[in-house]
Amino acid sequence: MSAHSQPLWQPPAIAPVDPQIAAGIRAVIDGKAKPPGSLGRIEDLALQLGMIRHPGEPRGDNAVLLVFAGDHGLVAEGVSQYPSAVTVAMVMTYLAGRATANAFATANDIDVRVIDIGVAAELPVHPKLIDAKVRMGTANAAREPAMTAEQAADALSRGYRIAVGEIKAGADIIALGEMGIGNTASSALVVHRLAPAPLDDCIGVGAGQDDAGMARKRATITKAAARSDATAPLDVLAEFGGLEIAGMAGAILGAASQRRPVIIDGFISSAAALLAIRLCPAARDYCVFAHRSAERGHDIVLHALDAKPLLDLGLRLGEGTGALLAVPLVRAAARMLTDVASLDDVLAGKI
Ligand SMILES: Cc1cc2ncn([C@H]3O[C@H](COP(=O)(O)O)[C@@H](O)[C@H]3O)c2cc1C
Ligand SMILES: O=C(O)c1cccnc1
Repeated sequence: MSAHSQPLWQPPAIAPVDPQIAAGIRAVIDGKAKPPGSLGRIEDLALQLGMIRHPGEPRGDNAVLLVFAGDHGLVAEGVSQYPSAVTVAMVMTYLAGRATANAFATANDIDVRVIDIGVAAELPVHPKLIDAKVRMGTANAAREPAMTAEQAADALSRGYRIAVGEIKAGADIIALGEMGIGNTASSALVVHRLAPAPLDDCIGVGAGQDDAGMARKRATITKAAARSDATAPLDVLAEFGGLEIAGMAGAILGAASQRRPVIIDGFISSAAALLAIRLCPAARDYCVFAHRSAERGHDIVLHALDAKPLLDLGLRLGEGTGALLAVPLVRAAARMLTDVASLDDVLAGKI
């Protein structure tokens, strides 16, 4: 970079939560009309939400799922059991309201937005589709960088702006999801470099790979890793992708910048959280980890981020399905903090 050029991407100003307020909020939770500690991890969640919104109060009525969709050039090497055409087919299914993400969102009264950040096909104009396309899928990262540094910065900024826009329009909770055939391969590379962790430990079956497919996936990912020794977060993103991982990372930073909780889904969303937190460590305070995915490698990310997920249901779908299932817990924790009487008031007959 020359002395006069601007960096491609400036980390946004994100304030960590104030550790000084923790004891006060914990005392409020302990003083509620219940034995201290009797709500277990919901109390920890309420503390996190209270700290995020301080000096305001946590709210959970308006939750929005952002599903970032993008394609992966690595799919040409056979890393997935499925072709890239499934990405666009699933995007159309979200728009029709017929995917699992829609069912879980409807069951829990959560809005869904679908974002084309890099699907390798032209998509029709649709009222529920946000067009944020950076490029038509990534390049094949086994042979060349998945995207340019400018495109990586652009995808991050787009995700950031979308989350900020949703919060300015009234969202209290951002939940994250993704659709992108091949994205467990990119996520494995991102986690390998940013956790960091041995490459092989980060590779799992994704949407379902047989033994031959796993051998292909491992060989391809190993070839991609050998092509670049990048370890800086933005370089890792540009080298290995993907666009939806960048969009989710940007959205995490957007939610954190507005002091709103952001619910992280499974392996791929967690790879995005790892990226966001390596870019802006204070973003960690705003992340709620929804569930422990069955995908190999997820535990590595959770451990690297010192995260204890709320649920452990053996899910390995993505789309934000685990994040959607965690929204009622986040809402309940917020309500507990704002609505439950103190034991003192109960015993004094004030209720
Ligand atoms: C029909 C279908 C729906 C999905 N919804 C999410 N994924 C999940 O699988 C993909 C990642 O797995 P891999 O890296 O092995 O391709 C992502 O799109 C993820 O969201 C799906 C996968 C399929 C096949
Ligand atoms: O944990 C996930 O998000 C996941 C795992 C496998 C396939 N798709 C998504």
